[in-house]
Amino acid sequence: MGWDGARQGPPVLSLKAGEGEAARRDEFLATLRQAARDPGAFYLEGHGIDPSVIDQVEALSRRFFALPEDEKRAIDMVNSPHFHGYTRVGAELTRGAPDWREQLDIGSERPLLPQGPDTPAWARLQGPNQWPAALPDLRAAVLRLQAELTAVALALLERIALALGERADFFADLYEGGPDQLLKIIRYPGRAAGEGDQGVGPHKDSGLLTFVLQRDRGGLQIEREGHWVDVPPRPGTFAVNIGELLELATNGYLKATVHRVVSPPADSDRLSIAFFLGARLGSKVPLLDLPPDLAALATGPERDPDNPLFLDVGENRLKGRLRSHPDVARRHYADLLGPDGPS
Ligand SMILES: O=C(O)CCC(=O)C(=O)O
Ligand SMILES: [Fe+2]
Repeated sequence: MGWDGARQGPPVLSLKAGEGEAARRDEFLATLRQAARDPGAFYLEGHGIDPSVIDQVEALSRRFFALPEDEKRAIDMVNSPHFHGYTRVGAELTRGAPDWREQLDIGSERPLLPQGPDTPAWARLQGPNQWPAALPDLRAAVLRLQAELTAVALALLERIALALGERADFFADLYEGGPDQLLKIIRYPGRAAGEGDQGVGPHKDSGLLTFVLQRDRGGLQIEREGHWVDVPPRPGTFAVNIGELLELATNGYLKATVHRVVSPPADSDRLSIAFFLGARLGSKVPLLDLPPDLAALATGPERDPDNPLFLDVGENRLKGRLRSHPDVARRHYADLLGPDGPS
């Protein structure tokens, strides 16, 4: 049976329900499998992250976006071959069209990887973050939230493996030694009617799982059967969606969720925190051996000539970043670009 919730929004799952006695756990796994396949998005509660950890990052995010433009531009993403740092409104593209949001991308805080003539280009993605000098508290607060979200997302990934008939540690090679992850704090400025409404255009996320923390203002929508379904804020939960690496690993049994954000009205804005669980750069996406009833529904990942998918995690990640941030691509990856920019 498919999902029939277009009116009330995506289902709500509690991570705690996956822990209890066997019958309850099996029921949770069945619900999780269903929600992850259709609609490919759900609210997650019972995750155990203290609201004060999120509140603190939210308050600091507000202060970050209120800084003078030159302080934000001092840590512009264009400085960073790792695609870490600040993106001003309109500088990011989704399917070639500018997104109306400003954001700070904070990746895994790791040292540079050694570079040599045979080093793959994706190795340049790893490296330190850029932090705003005027807000020294941001670093510890964000890194704490990032670490807690990583733990929750990995716990959920283990449940997804179980729900698909594999061992809980099926994906371990993708995260042992530290998965690749990214936390973005984002502000969507309001826009008047007629000004356009692309907060962020329709897209799939390139990783395994995405968690979106929304507060009071909605705007996030998922696509289902050609219609946009609202995913309004729901206190105490994250909105979870499925990324392209899970579409690949399940041979399309799960589909990466197409989603977008509609700009808020003029004289308002919307703040969100998005967390992307990716896989370790240098790993390869493993293919699940699905039980026959599920395998019959796995019709292959979607083939999109504008968005080819690669089993090689680093290559997949770099492709997405180059397309979204052409200014960073030109500055730091000119050696990879054809005459028309990233392909
Ligand atoms: O801000 C949101 O609600 C979602 C953001 C998003 O989809 C993204 O950054 O990939
Ligand atoms: Fe997204």
